Amino acid sequence: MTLTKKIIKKEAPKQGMLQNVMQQFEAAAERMNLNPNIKKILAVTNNELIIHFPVRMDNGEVEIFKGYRVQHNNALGPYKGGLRYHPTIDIDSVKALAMWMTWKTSLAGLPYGGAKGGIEMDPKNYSISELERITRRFTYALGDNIGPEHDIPAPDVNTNAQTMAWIADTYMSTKAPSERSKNQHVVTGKPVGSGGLEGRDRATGFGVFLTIKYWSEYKNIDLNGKSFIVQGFGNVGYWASHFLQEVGAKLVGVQDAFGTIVNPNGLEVESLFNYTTTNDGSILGFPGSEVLDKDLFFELDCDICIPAALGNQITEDRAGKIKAFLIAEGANGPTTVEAEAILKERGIEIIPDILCNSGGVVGSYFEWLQNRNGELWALDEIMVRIDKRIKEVFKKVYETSQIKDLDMRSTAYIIAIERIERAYIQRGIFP
Ligand SMILES: NC(=O)C1=CN([C@@H]2O[C@H](COP(=O)(O)OP(=O)(O)OC[C@H]3O[C@@H](n4cnc5c(N)ncnc54)[C@H](OP(=O)(O)O)[C@@H]3O)[C@@H](O)[C@H]2O)C=CC1
Ligand SMILES: O=C(O)CCC(=O)C(=O)O
Repeated sequence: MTLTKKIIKKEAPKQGMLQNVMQQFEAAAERMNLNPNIKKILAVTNNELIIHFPVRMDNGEVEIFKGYRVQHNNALGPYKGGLRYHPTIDIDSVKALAMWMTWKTSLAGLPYGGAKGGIEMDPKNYSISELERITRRFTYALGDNIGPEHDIPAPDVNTNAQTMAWIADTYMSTKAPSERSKNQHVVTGKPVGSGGLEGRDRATGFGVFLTIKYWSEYKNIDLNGKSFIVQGFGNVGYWASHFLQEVGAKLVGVQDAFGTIVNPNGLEVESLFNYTTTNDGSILGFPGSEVLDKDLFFELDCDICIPAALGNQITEDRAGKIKAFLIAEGANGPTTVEAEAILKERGIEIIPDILCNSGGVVGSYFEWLQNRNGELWALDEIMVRIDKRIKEVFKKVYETSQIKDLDMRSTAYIIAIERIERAYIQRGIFP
């Protein structure tokens, strides 16, 4: 089979995420009557770092890479947020993603601010040893712009536990021997065995599932037998599908960077996952499935739609054709502001990204605590703790949205921003 992944990846939109998050922020600020001075602070990023760094490739040539780290706000604690390796990364998209992290950590009640970063590249074009050297050189170039009590990266698109292990190892090696082990929590999402948390791998997808479960409970909807589609079958998309299938929901369509497959009778999640591991990561050709034109993905007949890939996927033209009654945003920024207005009009509800995918950063917080306190937590205990936190935050957002007669995104923004506003005011900076 010929795999045409790169062509599709190049089509992934990269413009507009910053406008999107800014419009969401402006609308929330106006609605909550945000202190104008605090609004000025939150409308901009604290620090933006762009680094060009050289790496020797396997063939002996040197290639220059462009890396980013944007620190949006740290009023509530150290900067926190993932690292993305992707060809569509640019400064504006990283700024947007950093801003979303600030709202997400605040909403989840964590002692963190927001940041994001990454490298502009397609990791599929590099060998494992090249990826290791690229990651280590990037970490070295970042230097003390990251740190366990200052700015703590984590996995995002095309980065994983291995990437985090290389970062931790490189960062720790720059410290005096007696200080090294105190710096393990410079990143979260590490492999279990190198300071990683049992369950961090599934934490984001688990959180996506939990928010769908709690939403369904409020609506008296039984998830057993409900159909769902997932865009992106990576860390978030796979684990969300895994937990939904466990309660009897049926995966009927999947899209990854290679293309789209469907089966109205259901695609078995574990078999599909195992298939991708033997098929260059691609879902195409999965037995029993049919290939669908990628532009028709969001029009598929289903009850729940889970975007779990890149930003700006649910656009104005797609919003009018969506059949699902619920959109659960596993990805960051998958729905444009214009599309959201159409969905609202059509009565399609959205569990917003800063709530829906917050299980990941909640898991990261537990890993950070585990490292800081020299503890080792068991998987069962961790899953219960993530569930408890997501349940509390979901309840707060959902019930407040009912009282205020607002959608969940606007409500989540107001709760998140109010917490930051309160912190600034308590410090006496802004009367
Ligand atoms: N990892 C985490 O803990 C968290 C992630 N998120 C967000 O979730 C989303 C997914 O992240 P994650 O699962 O970690 O990333 P992964 O790299 O594990 O998976 C990304 C998935 O998206 C697919 N994809 C990439 N480009 C396209 C495209 N143009 N069309 C359709 N599918 C595409 C990839 O396909 P292929 O495999 O073929 O490349 C892959 O299946 C991102 O928006 C991320 O910011 C949010 C919170 C936490
Ligand atoms: O786990 C984390 O620190 C952040 C993960 C992330 O990048 C996100 O939630 O978007």
